[in-house]
Amino acid sequence: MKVETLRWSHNQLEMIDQRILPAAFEYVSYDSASSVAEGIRSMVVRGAPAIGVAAAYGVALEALRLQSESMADFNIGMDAGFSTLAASRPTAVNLFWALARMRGVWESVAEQSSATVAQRLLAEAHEVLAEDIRINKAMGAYGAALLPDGARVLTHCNAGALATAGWGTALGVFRSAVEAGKNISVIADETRPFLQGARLTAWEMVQENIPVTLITDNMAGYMMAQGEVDAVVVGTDRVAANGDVANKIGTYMVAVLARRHDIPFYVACPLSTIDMSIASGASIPIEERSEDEVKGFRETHWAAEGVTIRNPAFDVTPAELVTGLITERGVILCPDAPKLRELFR
Ligand SMILES: CSC[C@H]1O[C@H](OP(=O)(O)O)[C@H](O)[C@@H]1O
Repeated sequence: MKVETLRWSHNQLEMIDQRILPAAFEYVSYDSASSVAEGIRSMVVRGAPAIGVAAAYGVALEALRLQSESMADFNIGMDAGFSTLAASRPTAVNLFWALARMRGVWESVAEQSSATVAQRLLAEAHEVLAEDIRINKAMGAYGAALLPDGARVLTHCNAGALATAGWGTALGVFRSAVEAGKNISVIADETRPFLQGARLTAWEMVQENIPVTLITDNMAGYMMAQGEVDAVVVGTDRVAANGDVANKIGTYMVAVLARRHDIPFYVACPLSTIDMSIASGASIPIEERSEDEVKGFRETHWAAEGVTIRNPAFDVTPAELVTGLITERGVILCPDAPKLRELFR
C-alpha cells in the first residue's frame, strides 16, 4: 500500500489529515505558506521529515501566490512566508533544514522573474519529497540488517509513511525488513496524548499486513520484563551534535527501560534530522502543546476540572542510551560527536 502523505495536485499541496485517521481518510488542500504553517501547527501533517517536505511546498506555494506582485512586494511576502513557516513548530529540525534549503534556492535565482523563481522553488519542493523516499529506503535497508528474522520490535509514536513523504524512518526499517523476507512483528505503544501509535502506526501496519500489537504506554516495561521485546526502533525530531536524541515524549522512558533489560535501542535518523549547530540535547527546544490534548482526547475530557496540566511534546534521550543511529549512510553505533562529524565530511 502506497501512502501519499503529501501530494501535488492541481497546483495545490494536498496533505492527509492525520488528526482524523484512522476513523476517516481525507486530504486537505493548501495554497499558501500561512495555510501550510497552520497545517503543521495543528498537526494535520506531523513527523519531522513530513514537516520538512510540507515547509518546502509552503515556500513554493507562497512564491506561486505572489508571482504577479512587484519584485519588492514579492520579496517582502516571501520573507514573511518563511517566518510564518518557521514559527509553526520548534522541535523538528527538518522544518528549519527545509527552509534553509529553499532559501538557498531562492537566493540562487533571486535576479530572475518571480514566475521563474516560483517554478524553480516548486521543482525543489518536488525534489525534497522524492529525496525523502530515497533516503528512507536507504535507511530501511541498513536498519533491516540489524533485525534478526522473527524479531519483535517495539516502536514509540509514528515514524512511518505518515511522518515522512511515504516510506518511513523507523517503520521504513520494518517495511524493508519484511521486503527482505524477515518475519518481524511490531509492538506499537499508543503514545499519549496525540495517540500517534494507536491511530497512525497501528493503521499503517494493519494496512500492510505487518503483524502489530498495540499496547498502552505504561506496558512497555512489562513487555520487556516478560522477554517479549527483542529491539526498539524509533524516529527522531532532532539529534544534537553529541548524539542526544529528541523524540516524542515517552521515548526517554522507553530508552531507560531498554537499557535496564539489555535490549538494543535504535534511532532511525536521516541526516536532515541531525543538528550539528546544537552541542547537546539540553539546547533542543521542546514544544509545549495545549493542555487540551492531555485533558482527554478531542471532545471527551476526563481530567478533573481545575487541575494543572503539562504537555511537553518531546523529550531527550541521552546519547549513551542509544545503541545506534540508522542513517542513509549506514548505522552509527554508540553515536558521539566525532562519529557524527564524520557523517558530514
Ligand atoms: C520520523 S520523525 C517522526 C517523529 O515525529 C513525531 O512527533 P509529532 O508526531 O509530534 O510530529 C515523533 O516524535 C516521531 O518520532
